[in-house]
Amino acid sequence: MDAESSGFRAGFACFVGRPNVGKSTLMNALVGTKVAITSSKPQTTRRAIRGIVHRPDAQLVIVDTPGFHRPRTLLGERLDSLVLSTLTEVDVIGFCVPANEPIGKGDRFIVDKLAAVKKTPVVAVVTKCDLATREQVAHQLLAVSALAEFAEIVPVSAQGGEQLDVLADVLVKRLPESPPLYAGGELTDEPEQVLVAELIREAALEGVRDELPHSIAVVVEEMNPREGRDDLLDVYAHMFVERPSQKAIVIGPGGARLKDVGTRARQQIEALLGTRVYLDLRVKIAKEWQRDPKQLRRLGFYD
Ligand SMILES: Nc1nc2c(ncn2[C@@H]2O[C@H](COP(=O)(O)OP(=O)(O)OP(=O)(O)O)[C@@H](O)[C@H]2O)c(=O)[nH]1
Repeated sequence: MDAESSGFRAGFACFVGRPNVGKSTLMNALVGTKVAITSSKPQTTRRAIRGIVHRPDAQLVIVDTPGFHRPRTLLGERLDSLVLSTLTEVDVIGFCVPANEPIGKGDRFIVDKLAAVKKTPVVAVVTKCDLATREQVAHQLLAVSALAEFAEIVPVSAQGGEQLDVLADVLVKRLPESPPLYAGGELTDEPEQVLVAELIREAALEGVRDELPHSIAVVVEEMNPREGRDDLLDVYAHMFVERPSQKAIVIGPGGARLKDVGTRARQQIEALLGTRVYLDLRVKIAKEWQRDPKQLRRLGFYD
């Protein structure tokens, strides 16, 4: 029996929603391993990272997109066009709204954008249900159903692991019948170098405030096994900030902060790659990189 006639389904889903509503956490919980970075800072996610859910009956490839927001900078505009092109290419969209916050302008802004992507079914996902009472969840489900016509509405808690199977079923139902798109066991097709850069950025975001999170970009310049050793990987990375004052903050007194970021990032990279890592992390200034097309390209944000 081939995959067509066996009813196997495979395809793409993506989650959209305001910054910080739990999209990356949800994807990680569905995939079951850490592939997209999460943090309590809004707009952590900048790249479309795929996680793959393997089931006996289906393969669900999840594209993690940056949150929609009103573009203020060139980076913002580029992110928004990335989101729109992603939405037209997937088989189903998960629109995320947290259970514990009222629906606001930001959510409506996204619903309006989704209306333009008519072909793709939209499933509403009420996230973070562990942070709300049953009444609040019930109220939110009603409020969401009044927002627009959704294919279905599913309440979940990524952190509590609740209703994740139900959500996966609902998403899989919308995938076309198709043989698997990726080999079994693969969890993500993001190049390792990008994942490593994201882990460093995650460590750097810990404890920084205000506009600084948006000014930090990380590029892994080189990643090679140490010569003559098969148990040690040398990673050379640059962390970019926009101004000298920011450089001083991320380095910290006597380099203490940077050292701490390096240690935490190294532990995460070692856990991801299963090898010991030597991390060489340098801070550089890329003046106003968020507004400069040349710098954006260099940092991996393409048109
Ligand atoms: N209690 C609880 N917290 C959650 C849950 N899901 C996400 N969070 C927290 O919410 C914050 C934001 O989660 P992310 O997954 O980074 O959110 P995001 O929507 O991907 O954010 P952006 O990348 O900024 O768009 C993090 O601090 C998460 O730990 C959940 O189910 N329960």
